[in-house]
Amino acid sequence: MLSVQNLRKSYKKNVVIDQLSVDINPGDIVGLVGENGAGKSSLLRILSTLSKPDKGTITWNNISYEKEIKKLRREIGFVPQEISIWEDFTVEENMKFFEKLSWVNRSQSDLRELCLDMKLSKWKEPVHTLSGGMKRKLNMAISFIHDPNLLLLDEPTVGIDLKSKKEIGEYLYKQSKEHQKTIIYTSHDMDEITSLCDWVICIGKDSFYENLLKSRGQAIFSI
Ligand SMILES: Nc1ncnc2c1ncn2[C@@H]1O[C@H](COP(=O)(O)OP(=O)(O)OP(=O)(O)O)[C@@H](O)[C@H]1O
Repeated sequence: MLSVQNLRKSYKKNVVIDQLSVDINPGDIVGLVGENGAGKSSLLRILSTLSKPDKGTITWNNISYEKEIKKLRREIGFVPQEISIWEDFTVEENMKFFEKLSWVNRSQSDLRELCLDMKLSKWKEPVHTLSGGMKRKLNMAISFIHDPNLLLLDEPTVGIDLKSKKEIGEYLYKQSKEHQKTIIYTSHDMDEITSLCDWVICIGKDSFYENLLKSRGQAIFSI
């Protein structure tokens, strides 16, 4: 379980997250929504250990964020908004390159299978020839090479076509329901959020998303 207690994050006088306490169970897919600048990426960066809160405590299966960062990082797969892959390498070369940088040894067939699970079949193609959706899938596959249990994704489906969105959604659903992975992801696409998420954290002062999701019968938690 991911347990967050009394979390606060500010940038100088700009308090972005205040007194956030929430528990997230294994196997849950949780949406994180709010207007631009509400604090979604700030929260994901804290949960991925890339940034520190001003105060509050976080534990993942009783592993402390304060004391056991190395252990935690083996558990976490963070997919940033920006795509960071080698454009001139093939999909295979990218996967092998990032496998070498990871803590785990994965065989070529394991790496290929991970891509195929996401319906990314273009193994030998240079990345610069791939569609935006394929690049997003590769960006995700690279973040999941070490088979993390807590998957954090910052707008993984932004700017891609409906088919790729659906395939990414199906992959995430399978990870949560068949493998009990805990997934938190941000999106501005409320159709995607309502169809995929078990429940949604609405962040920020603006209640637009909160009202919209309530009207669709979505379980929400507002902060
Ligand atoms: N490193 C930083 N230094 C100062 N202010 C920051 C920093 N990072 C974020 N902020 C500010 O914190 C607030 C929340 O930003 P954040 O990126 O977390 O929001 P967001 O909900 O992810 O927005 P978006 O939907 O546009 O991605 C914004 O006002 C932003 O300007």
